[in-house]
Amino acid sequence: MPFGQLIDRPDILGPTVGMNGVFPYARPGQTIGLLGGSFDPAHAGHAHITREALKRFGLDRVWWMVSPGNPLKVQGPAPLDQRMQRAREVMQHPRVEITDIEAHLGTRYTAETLQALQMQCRGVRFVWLMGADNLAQMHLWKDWRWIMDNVPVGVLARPGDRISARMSRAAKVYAPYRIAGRMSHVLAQAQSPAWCFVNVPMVAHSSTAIRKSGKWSGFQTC
Ligand SMILES: Nc1ncnc2c1ncn2[C@@H]1O[C@H](COP(=O)(O)OP(=O)(O)OP(=O)(O)O)[C@@H](O)[C@H]1O
Ligand SMILES: O=C(O)c1ccc[n+]([C@@H]2O[C@H](COP(=O)([O-])O)[C@@H](O)[C@H]2O)c1
Repeated sequence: MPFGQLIDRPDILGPTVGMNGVFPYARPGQTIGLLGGSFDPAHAGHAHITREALKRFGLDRVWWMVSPGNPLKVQGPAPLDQRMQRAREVMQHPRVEITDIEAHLGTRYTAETLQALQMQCRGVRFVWLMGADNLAQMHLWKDWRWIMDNVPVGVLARPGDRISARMSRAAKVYAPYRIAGRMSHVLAQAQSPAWCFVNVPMVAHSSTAIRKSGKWSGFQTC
């Protein structure tokens, strides 16, 4: 039975257990923010934007999607199980799930992941979440216009990246569809294309800095 038919059946899934442990539990009508990332390693900045996204975009839940590997990054990340474990330690919140959905779906590109989730979780409203640095690069992603055209996108301020994000190709092309920050709570219910940049208080942590400091033993080269 596909996941889309199961999400209505908490008697089968249980309140928090997803199908085969792949998907967390979700109900039609719920709004779920998806924070994709390498999380190599997860840090307080990820936890901070997740709490802000829950509040500012009025989301029911957020699923972290710990990526098998960013298709644009040449260097491979630390093993997925180590990054998952660290993510679980860093983010403990009753409305946030830590997932490795893409490893199970066999998808790497965000557009493919979102298409699969929309097909399999019918009735669930997904919002793609990202920091300002990712908006600045989004026009390099595979089928980035499909993402903008089909999934509401919530962008959160990040130190040093607010200007590049606002000047980015994606921001310019989709300028007519931008929702003002003060209206951020409507994003999840908005008809795509719709995106919103929120100027939340910023936390300067980054995985790169942690890796450089040598404090992440999961780090490997390939
Ligand atoms: N401090 C932060 N403030 C705002 N957004 C952040 C912050 N850290 C990470 N993000 C966002 O979280 C998502 C996942 O980030 P990622 O796992 O790549 O961490 P990172 O710190 O950006 O890693 P790296 O330094 O290796 O690029 C991305 O959308 C990124 O923009
Ligand atoms: O789909 C793409 O082409 C694409 C290119 C670069 C990054 N992404 C996604 O963007 C998210 C953030 O990636 P990262 O490595 O910066 O944490 C993560 O979910 C990646 O899979 C997606």
